[in-house]
Amino acid sequence: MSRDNGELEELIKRLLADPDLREHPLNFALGQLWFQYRELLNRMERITRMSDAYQSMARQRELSLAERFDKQLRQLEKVARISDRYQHMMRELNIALKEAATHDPLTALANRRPLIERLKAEMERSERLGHSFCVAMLDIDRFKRINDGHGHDVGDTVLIETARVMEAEVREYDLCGRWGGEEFLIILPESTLALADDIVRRVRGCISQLKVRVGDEVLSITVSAGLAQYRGDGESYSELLNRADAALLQAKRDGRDSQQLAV
Ligand SMILES: Nc1nc2c(ncn2[C@@H]2O[C@H](COP(=O)(O)OP(=O)(O)OP(=O)(O)O)[C@@H](O)[C@H]2O)c(=O)[nH]1
Repeated sequence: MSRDNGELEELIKRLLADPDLREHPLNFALGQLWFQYRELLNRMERITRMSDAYQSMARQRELSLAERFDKQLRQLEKVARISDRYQHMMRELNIALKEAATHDPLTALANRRPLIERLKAEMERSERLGHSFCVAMLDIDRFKRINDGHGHDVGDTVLIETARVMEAEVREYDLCGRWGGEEFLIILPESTLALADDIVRRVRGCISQLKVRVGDEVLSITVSAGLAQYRGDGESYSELLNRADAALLQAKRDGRDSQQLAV
């Protein structure tokens, strides 16, 4: 309300309250006008209050919408983070499972499964392309003595070291794995028996150079090996391995630290 309005209102109130002017012909009209003016003023105040309340409600609603949106966004981000972590874990788990299914946990060499798969693939390739391939079965000599004399942990170290040398010495496309116990298998693709014989001799030579220290003692390791070339003509992989095994047995009988070719 402005200052002028305030003064005018005071004047009107005074005029309407003046007993001398009660009978004045304009008094009734002024009274009516004053009444309507007050009504209008009240209505405008109500409308202003409603408008203020509405605006405040709208502001409140906007705020709570923004808050809800923010909250949902934060939840979504959390879910996305959990899902990322979960996927990462699943990937790691998959790799670990695959590794466990295909590798020997002690030496980290291939286990029987990939060895057999590779054998079958090489047999199929050999039948198709006429390329020859060989297998070599290698066995650590007198390994039981190492275990019995120095303990299982030393035996494990010998297995690990032997595997490391073996893998380092074969060609890139050869596959070397742990067949079981102290027995290893090397698959030598694209190899005649004579070439495989040379490679295995070199591998055995390197293993015999290995020095495994146990306290003050240094252990020397030797291995015996039996080699067989794939015959084709429907020979199965187990027949091929049996021939290599028989040759290995012969090498052991011959005094160990040697290798024999299967017939
Ligand atoms: N430390 C250790 N020993 C193993 C493992 N697997 C098998 N062996 C042991 O390897 C030894 C194999 O002994 P044998 O089959 O008698 O052969 P060997 O003493 O090497 O004799 P030859 O093969 O005839 O020279 C056994 O004592 C098994 O317990 C292994 O993962 N770790």
